[in-house]
Amino acid sequence: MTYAIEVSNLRKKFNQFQLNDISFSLPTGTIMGFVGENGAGKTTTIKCILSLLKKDAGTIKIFGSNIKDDNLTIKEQIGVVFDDIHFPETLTAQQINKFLQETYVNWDTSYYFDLLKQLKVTINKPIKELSRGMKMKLSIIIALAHHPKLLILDEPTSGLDPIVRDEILDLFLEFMQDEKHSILFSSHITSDLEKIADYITFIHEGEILFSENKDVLLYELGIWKGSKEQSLELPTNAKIRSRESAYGVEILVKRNEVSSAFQLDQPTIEEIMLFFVKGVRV
Ligand SMILES: Nc1ncnc2c1ncn2[C@@H]1O[C@H](COP(=O)(O)OP(=O)(O)OP(=O)(O)O)[C@@H](O)[C@H]1O
Repeated sequence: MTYAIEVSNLRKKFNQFQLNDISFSLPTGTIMGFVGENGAGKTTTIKCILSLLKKDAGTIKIFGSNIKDDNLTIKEQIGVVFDDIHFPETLTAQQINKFLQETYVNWDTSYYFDLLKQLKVTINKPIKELSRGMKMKLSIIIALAHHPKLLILDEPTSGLDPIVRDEILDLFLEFMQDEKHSILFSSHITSDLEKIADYITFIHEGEILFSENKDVLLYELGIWKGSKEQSLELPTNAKIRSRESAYGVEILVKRNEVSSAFQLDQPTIEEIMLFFVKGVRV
């Protein structure tokens, strides 16, 4: 298997916060959802991956090579989207084209204008007059128009309505038609990740709690609900995390360790996250 991104034992310390030995890998040809609460360390990790922040320790490889500030060949192959557009607000989409033509070797003007048309983004209004949805669409189109192999997206769908989010997710799926393409996608909107992600990496207080294939997570885990007394009948090695509920307890379990006599519900990514953050180890 080849990897678009390999992060090993990454550390970055601020006064009040640190990334603590972060490790995960994004296989080529897949989409990874990077989830965690506000302040968990998603943006800091992404900035370290992109060398926008200097790491304290660890290694980061992109397409198998260490990325350095001057490594333009690698940077040309990455499309980046942060949750806000980083262009002067007085520019129009049309003017941005002129500027980016000069910046990227592979900039594709006709693809850029095709995408703007496809997503109905106004080309002759200054950015400051565009809605949040339009600005995000423009950011994503800019990231795509130089034909990157890897997209790194920090909250690309936050604050957008379901229709715009759906259009954007479709665009990502279109990008993934090429099997050499990969996406790292940070989001709070776990339903978006459930739709498109192949892997889920969950960061909590600067530590990775799990980085796992989404189907393995969703189909190999189950939620058991019942009273505390009944829960004692569950095999100990099946139990992962437990939470008290209005009706007794809810326990996140490994399905293959539990007999079919126990009724289990299918968890969502959000429920799994809540078990890890709010639940206790059992
Ligand atoms: N330059 C900085 N100096 C000091 N602390 C910082 C700096 N950048 C981020 N932090 C702190 O690091 C922690 C993690 O922030 P980060 O932006 O990585 O989280 P996040 O998971 O992306 O959160 P959100 O979902 O809210 O965007 C926060 O407590 C933040 O205040």
